[in-house]
Amino acid sequence: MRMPLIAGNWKMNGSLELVEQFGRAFAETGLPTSVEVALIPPTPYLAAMQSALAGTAVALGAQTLNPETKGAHTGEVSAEMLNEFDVRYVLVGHSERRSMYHEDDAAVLARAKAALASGLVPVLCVGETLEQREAGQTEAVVLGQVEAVFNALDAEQRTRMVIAYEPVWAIGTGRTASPSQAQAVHAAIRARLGEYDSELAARLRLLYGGSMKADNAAELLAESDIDGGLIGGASLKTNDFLAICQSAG
Ligand SMILES: O=C[C@H](O)COP(=O)(O)O
Repeated sequence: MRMPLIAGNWKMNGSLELVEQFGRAFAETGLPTSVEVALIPPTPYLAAMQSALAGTAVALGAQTLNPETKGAHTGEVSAEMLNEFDVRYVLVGHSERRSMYHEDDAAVLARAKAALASGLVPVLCVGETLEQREAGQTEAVVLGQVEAVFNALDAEQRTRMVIAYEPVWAIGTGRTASPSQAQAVHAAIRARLGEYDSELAARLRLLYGGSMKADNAAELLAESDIDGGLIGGASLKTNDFLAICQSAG
């Protein structure tokens, strides 16, 4: 019922050469038809990535957007600009944006709404820090981040979201949540979604992110409430990323 989504977030990494490499790799390698794949390069590479992925089934994603439509916002990019490059997904609330660029829940909500208004699919990233986990606050923090956005959306808008659970302590650290740790949080998110609407809970895709790699993807993806991955470091190597895509099929 839920098609897995494997999304590769390059963060501030990559090059035009790497874009070309990925284009060639996806043109040569068939993807399982039961998996949806997206690549999320830095903004300057969107046009090149759009060309490189032409003719493949791989979707394009963006790492951030500004909630305004245009104007004096030096360095920012609008939803409509992303649409000009056939972007489908856009990350909102990534922990790096929350912690380094001070994007609070209100800023995340504004971005999600701007994305939805333009037909983009927001991938809402949520997750607890190590301190919060050790203090027993994981569920409260994660569900609070979900509610900060979902409470302000209408029923139709909620159906167009994707959620990515990314424990902050597992991002880029090589320390992955165990499948059961990740599953427990995913199940809690899905149960909360069920309070809005049971059909929504059954249909919404919940991705896991945080040191997901070729050698641990299959066991994470085998969990019943993990519907894909948001991959950072391992999305920068064609073989690793393709292996993760294959393991989701
Ligand atoms: O957006 C991706 C996540 O932050 C995970 O990054 P990572 O796979 O390098 O830990």
